[in-house]
Amino acid sequence: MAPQGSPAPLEFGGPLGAAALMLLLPATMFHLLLVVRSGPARLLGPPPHLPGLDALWSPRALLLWLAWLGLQAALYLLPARKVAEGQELKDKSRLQYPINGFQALVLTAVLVGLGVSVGLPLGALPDMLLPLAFAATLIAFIFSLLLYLKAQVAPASALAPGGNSGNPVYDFFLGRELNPRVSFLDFKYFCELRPGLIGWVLINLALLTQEAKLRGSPSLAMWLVNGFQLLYVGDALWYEEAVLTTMDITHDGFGFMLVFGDLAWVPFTYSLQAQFLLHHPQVLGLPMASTICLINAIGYYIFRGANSQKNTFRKNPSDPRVADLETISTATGRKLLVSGWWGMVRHPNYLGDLIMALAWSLPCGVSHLLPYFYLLYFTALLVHREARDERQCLQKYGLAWQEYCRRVPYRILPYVY
Ligand SMILES: NC(=O)C1=CN([C@@H]2O[C@H](COP(=O)(O)OP(=O)(O)OC[C@H]3O[C@@H](n4cnc5c(N)ncnc54)[C@H](OP(=O)(O)O)[C@@H]3O)[C@@H](O)[C@H]2O)C=CC1
Ligand SMILES: CC(C)=CCC[C@@H](C)[C@H]1CC=C2C3=C(CC[C@@]21C)[C@@]1(C)CC[C@H](O)C(C)(C)[C@@H]1CC3
Repeated sequence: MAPQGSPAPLEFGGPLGAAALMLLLPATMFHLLLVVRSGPARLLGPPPHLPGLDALWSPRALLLWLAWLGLQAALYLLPARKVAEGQELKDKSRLQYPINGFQALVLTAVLVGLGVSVGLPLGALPDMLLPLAFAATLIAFIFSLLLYLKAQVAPASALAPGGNSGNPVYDFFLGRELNPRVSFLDFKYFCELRPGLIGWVLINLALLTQEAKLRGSPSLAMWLVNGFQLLYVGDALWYEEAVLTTMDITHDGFGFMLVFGDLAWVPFTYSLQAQFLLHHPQVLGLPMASTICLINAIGYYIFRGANSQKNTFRKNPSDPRVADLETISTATGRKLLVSGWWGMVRHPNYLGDLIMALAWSLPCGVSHLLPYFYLLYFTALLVHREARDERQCLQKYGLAWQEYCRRVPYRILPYVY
């Protein structure tokens, strides 16, 4: 069943673009995993060798990944400190979501700590990254197919605005159903924040442990990368409720793009800097380390300040922390902020996120482009995401959005873009 009304415009280059991305994204991830451990570690060079199926396929890795998903699902289903309501849906209902992501992170840390104390070989994880990534990719394809089939029997009101073009390749990629769930387990919300994000910091920790084993102690660069990215993941889980207003949850269906992104791309490519440091140790002096910490702190300050300001305003515009900010009224009854962070550029949170991305790469030195892959990819992702969001806001707010763009002309970087 397709949603009623005019069909949504095709994104990501339509069915051809979707098919290309479905091949390109896993290929890029495996390329990165292979080159990062090679001597030259060239981002644009060929991988040292093409792995055979025996290097990729491992039943142990598949079982490990399924056990990880099972553990995170069990932690998700534990009693939560709060149950939050999502945005209003087409049928005027609101879904409920447990707020216990930070609790899941802490419990995972306790379980991993206990495991290590009884001999769990955490340092073996770096050698298993290739088969683990292969297992995650396989799971992503199968899971996306099940979600696609599930959407065939979903009511029209449960379908996403995009992802229902009638072209199976495009719809499989974008995702047909907006909030697929079984009982209280909301698959998209669960995958966006739990197995991939927590898996990312666990992989980082394993790389740090392995570096300590190889070289006597972890390097300062490895500590910085681990610390910065743990802060980022801890922040995402601490402010978990805020994800309910992102376009991934409110607009995009749950298809291969997000399933693969959440379960494979995030843990295996976002940990690239720590992987690089294990294979290519870097010496980092204290003055440089302090400068990098300052850059990360500035990025985090902007990212958190902008996100919290918007979330506070959306929850309660008369909250004293935002009540004095200047706003524009829109025909929908909602207002837009035109002062504070959101009066500087139209996406101050992206700016903060990009500054942090730079700080995560700098500990890896400047001899290689590879550790800057995240910064390059993330810039492209956010520029594209910003354009998608602008389109949606223009549709939602019309003239008021045009007025906002006139008053706040720059998108991400003041006076540049
Ligand atoms: N690490 C990663 O891989 C990724 C990180 N991110 C991060 O996720 C976070 C969320 O990003 P994202 O969901 O893209 O978008 P935003 O959090 O920027 O949300 C955009 C929405 O905010 C509202 N809005 C826009 N301008 C204003 C304004 N002036 N006043 C009030 N409300 C406004 C609009 O929704 P409405 O009016 O309906 O409320 C708009 O659709 C960001 O910090 C981003 O950096 C995102 C993608 C990937
Ligand atoms: C290239 C590719 C595979 C595309 C899929 C994109 C996804 C990897 C990202 C889309 C939006 C994301 C968000 C986060 C992680 C990456 C994905 C899933 C996020 C959970 C990271 C932590 C942040 O604090 C956040 C919660 C704001 C953020 C939400 C969006």
